[in-house]
Amino acid sequence: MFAPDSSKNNTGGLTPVYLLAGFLGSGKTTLLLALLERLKAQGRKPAVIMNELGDVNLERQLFDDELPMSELLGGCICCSSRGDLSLEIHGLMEREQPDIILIEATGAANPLESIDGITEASMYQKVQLQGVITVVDGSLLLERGRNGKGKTFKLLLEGVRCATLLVLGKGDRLEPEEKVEAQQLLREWNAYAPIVSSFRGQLEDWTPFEDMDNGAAVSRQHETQTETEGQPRSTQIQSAQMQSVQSRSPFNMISSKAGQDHDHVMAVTYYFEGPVDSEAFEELLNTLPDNIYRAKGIVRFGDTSSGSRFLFQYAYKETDFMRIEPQGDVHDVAVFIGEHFSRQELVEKLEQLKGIQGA
Ligand SMILES: Nc1nc2c(ncn2[C@@H]2O[C@H](COP(=O)(O)OP(=O)(O)OP(=O)(O)O)[C@@H](O)[C@H]2O)c(=O)[nH]1
Repeated sequence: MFAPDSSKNNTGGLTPVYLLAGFLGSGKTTLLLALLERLKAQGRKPAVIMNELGDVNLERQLFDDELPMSELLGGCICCSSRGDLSLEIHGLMEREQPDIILIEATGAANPLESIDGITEASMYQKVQLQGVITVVDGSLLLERGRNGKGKTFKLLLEGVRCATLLVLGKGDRLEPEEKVEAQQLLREWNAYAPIVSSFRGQLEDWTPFEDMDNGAAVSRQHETQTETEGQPRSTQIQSAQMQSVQSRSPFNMISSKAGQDHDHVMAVTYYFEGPVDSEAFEELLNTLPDNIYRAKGIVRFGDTSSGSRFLFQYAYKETDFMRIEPQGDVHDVAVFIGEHFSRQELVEKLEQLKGIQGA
């Protein structure tokens, strides 16, 4: 998938672009970091575009300072910043001349619309959409997949349908039989894309990435579906993706309603005025309502050694804290993402942290 020299792969000297899709908190950034390590070891020059629903890219801290990165904040590629994606690609190509571009969409993005943005860029830059890697949280897939309805289900389904490679993440949270069930469901939804399991970004099998060194997955998936001669290849990919969604999907309206499927998802960004008490903060996370399924941010704890700051992650009731030393001027801030939750109630709870001992 990631050929050491793009001039030698079948992109014909065009810079390959990969879209990382997958529902909120599924493990896209974790995989992206692992992919970047791999590319670094191969001596490649990647650039990254990150799209976040919140107003800040909290995960910038996790990436190498030297990595060329551009950020689309405060909305989805597929709606509010839709037109911006192709501009960002254009800008990165002009400034950095990367030999590969990885785009992480927000977990609430419609992949078809992101694909649209990439193909638009390929009209005026030498870039080519080379793959859509969809990361799936196994537990969420089973929970929502069995249920078979709802907007989250539709977003999940759409992400899976568009994929040229499916990464079944968080395998550690699945029983062996559940893993088989999840793989079967993925296969039902997408008959073509290779499926690999991952644990915290480490793939059980990296072969699909090697197999795809020459763009094989994309061509393999599409050569049977599109015979459109004389069109830019990226346009073929896009139309094939659309066709594949429409022809295999019992939910044809998904593609026609592109951009509307995640209107229910909302994000609240909160800036802390000072340190908070670690236990009270953990308690707040542990008691978040079910409809807030994702949160992340940078906090400072008043009851731990002075000046310690933590990047916290919360996804579907699991919480992680990582001690960090932010570079530059970074606020203490948290972003909460979910569906139809009360902004006011959440902010009130956060405000209450101010008065708690230890903070
Ligand atoms: N148990 C478990 N947790 C994981 C795994 N991979 C990632 N996580 C955790 O899941 C949370 C979300 O991971 P991210 O990589 O930030 O997910 P994301 O898809 O980029 O999230 P958004 O950008 O908010 O959509 C973090 O706390 C990760 O540490 C895994 O294989 N197993």
